[in-house]
Amino acid sequence: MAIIEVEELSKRYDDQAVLDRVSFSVEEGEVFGILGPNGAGKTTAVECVEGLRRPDSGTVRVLGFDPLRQGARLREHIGVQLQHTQLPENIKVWEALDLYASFYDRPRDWRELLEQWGLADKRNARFSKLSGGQKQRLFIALALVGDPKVAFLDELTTGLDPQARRATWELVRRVRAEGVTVVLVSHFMDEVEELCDRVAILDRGGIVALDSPESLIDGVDAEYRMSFRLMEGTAAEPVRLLGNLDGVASVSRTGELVVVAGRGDFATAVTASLAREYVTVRDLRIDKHTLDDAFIALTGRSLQV
Ligand SMILES: Nc1ncnc2c1ncn2[C@@H]1O[C@H](COP(=O)(O)OP(=O)(O)OP(=O)(O)O)[C@@H](O)[C@H]1O
Repeated sequence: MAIIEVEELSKRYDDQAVLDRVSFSVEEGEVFGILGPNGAGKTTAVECVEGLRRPDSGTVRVLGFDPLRQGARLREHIGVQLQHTQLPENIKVWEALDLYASFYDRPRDWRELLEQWGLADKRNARFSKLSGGQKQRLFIALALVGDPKVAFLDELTTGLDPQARRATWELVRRVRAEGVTVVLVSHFMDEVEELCDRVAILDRGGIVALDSPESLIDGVDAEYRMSFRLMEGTAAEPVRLLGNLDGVASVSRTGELVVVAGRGDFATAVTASLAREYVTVRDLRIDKHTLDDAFIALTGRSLQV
C-alpha cells in the first residue's frame, strides 16, 4: 500500500526550476531513498511532502492527507529529523524530548526512547555537550517521539565519522524493524545502497531512475573487472582459456596476476571455466558495479564529491 503519493510535483525559485513534474510513491514499511547531488532538489521535494513548502503544482498525499490543507493532522503521524541548528545549545536531552512530546496528542513515553536509543545516561546532558553520534541518536528519538507512521531523515550522517555512520545505519534499520516507513534523503551512495529498499535518483530537478539499489546496479551495462593470482607452477594459460568466454572483453596476465574485464555475468563463466580445468587461484576479487556507476550511467557524471 502506498503511504506517500507524489504526482507531477513542480517547484521554481525565481527563474530556477528546482523540481520539474516529479512523481513517486512510497510503500508502507519500506526505507525509501532520495539520492542526488547537492542542489538536486531533494530537500525541496521532501519539504513539499512534509507540508513545509508549497509546490507550484502537482499533488501530494501522505497517509491520505494533503500536507498543505491538512498539515496539522498529518504532522500527528509523521516524524521529521531536525537539522543540527534547530536545537538550542543549552537544552538538556530530556527537555528536548519532553518539549517535542508536548507537540503531539499521543506521544510515546520519552523515557523509553531514552533507554532504547542509549541516551539514558545523557538524560541531563546539554545538547552542545553531546558527541556527533549522540546528537544523531537524539534527533532520531525526537523524530520518533510522536509515534509516527513515517519518519523523514534528511542527511542523517553528514559530518559523522565512519564508525558513527555505521552505528547510525543500524539505528535506521531498527526504526524500520519497528514498522515505521522511512524516507531517507542522502547524497551518500553507500548509505543508500546499504539501507534503502528502493531509491529515487534525483538529478537537476527530475527523477532519472527509481528502483531497488540492486536493480539499478544490475542495470549498468558497463565493463567491470575481476582479478586473481595463479598458484605457482600453474600450467594453464588463462588468456587462451578465458578469452573467448561469453561476456569477456579482455584478459591480461602479468606474472601470476590475471585481470579479466567484461560485461554481464562473465565472472561466473570465468570461475566455472577455471574449475573445469582444475585451475586453483588465490586473491580472487571482483570489482562489481556500485550505485555510483549506475549514477554515472544515468547522468554522465559521478555523484562522489
Ligand atoms: N528558499 C529558497 N529560495 C531560493 N532558492 C532555493 C531555496 N531553497 C533551495 N533553493 C535552491 O534550489 C536548489 C535545490 O535546493 P535543495 O535544498 O532542494 O537541494 P538538495 O538536493 O536538498 O541539496 P543539498 O544536498 O545541498 O541539501 C538549490 O539550487 C538551492 O540553492
